[in-house]
Parts: sequence; C-alpha cells; structure tokens
Amino acid sequence: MERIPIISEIADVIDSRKDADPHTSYVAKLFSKGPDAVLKKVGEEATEVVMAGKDNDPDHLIYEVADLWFHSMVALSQAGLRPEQVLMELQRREGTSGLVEKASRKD
Ligand SMILES: N=c1c2ncn([C@@H]3O[C@H](COP(=O)(O)OP(=O)(O)OP(=O)(O)O)[C@@H](O)[C@H]3O)c2ncn1[C@@H]1O[C@H](COP(=O)(O)O)[C@@H](O)[C@H]1O
Repeated sequence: MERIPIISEIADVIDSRKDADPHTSYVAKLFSKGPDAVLKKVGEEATEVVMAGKDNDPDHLIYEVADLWFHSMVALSQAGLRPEQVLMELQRREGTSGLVEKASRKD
C-alpha cells in the first residue's frame, strides 16, 4: 500500500500503542478502555466539529476536525484497518458525482 506522509506515520504510532503503557500514552490509555470507548470518542469529536462549524472561527474548526480525524484513525487501527485504505476509497470515488452514484443504487 502506498504510504502517505504524516498520515502513515501517525497510523504507525497509533498501531504501536496497542502494546504500550497506558500511563505514558494517551492512545494506549484509550485502547485500554475498550472498543466502545474508542467509538464513543469518535462520536464526541464529531459533535465538537458540528459545534465548531457554527461559530465562525476557522482555527477552532481545523482543531476539532484534526481531533475527529485522529480519533477516527484510532478507530480504524482498532479494527485492524489503515487510513490509507480510506484514502484509496476516496480516490476510487474521485470524479463520480454523488448524485450520479446515488441514482445508480438499486434500492
Ligand atoms: N494527534 C494526536 C492527538 N490529537 C488529539 N489528541 C488527544 O486527544 C484527547 C482528546 O481531547 P478531549 O479534550 O476531547 O478529551 P480529554 O478530556 O482530554 O480525554 P478523555 O479523557 O475525554 O478521553 C486529548 O488528550 C488530546 O491531547 C491526540 N493525542 C495523540 N495524537 C497523536 O498520537 C501520537 C501518540 O500519542 P500518545 O499515545 O499519547 O503518545 C502523538 O504523538 C500524536 O501524533
């Protein structure tokens, strides 16, 4: 799989935290709380993105989207997946209008 600078490096660190000490690593601490805690964090961060999107502060929105992307990467790692796979899916969709894709669905 093609590596994407920054994204691949952070994903490597997240993966490595599965065996790390929860006292010295935020990611290890989050993993130690179990799968539901990781998913709950994604939900919380998504809500914070919605709230930041309402207050006309670009820096705040960037900060919260970074939190959401980061915690989504933790959720992917938990499922044994990589962010490069998500980027490949976006690449696969590139150039296909969402309206065309929706109209082509069977149900
Ligand atoms: N990108 C991030 C990153 N973004 C956000 N966060 C943390 O995510 C947490 C979310 O903040 P919140 O205020 O929403 O929640 P909180 O109250 O602090 O935490 P909870 O107890 O509610 O879970 C904060 O502790 C942030 O510091 C991150 N922690 C780590 N990383 C990356 O992950 C790497 C590994 O981190 P460690 O495992 O801590 O070494 C780091 O080197 C970074 O590259």
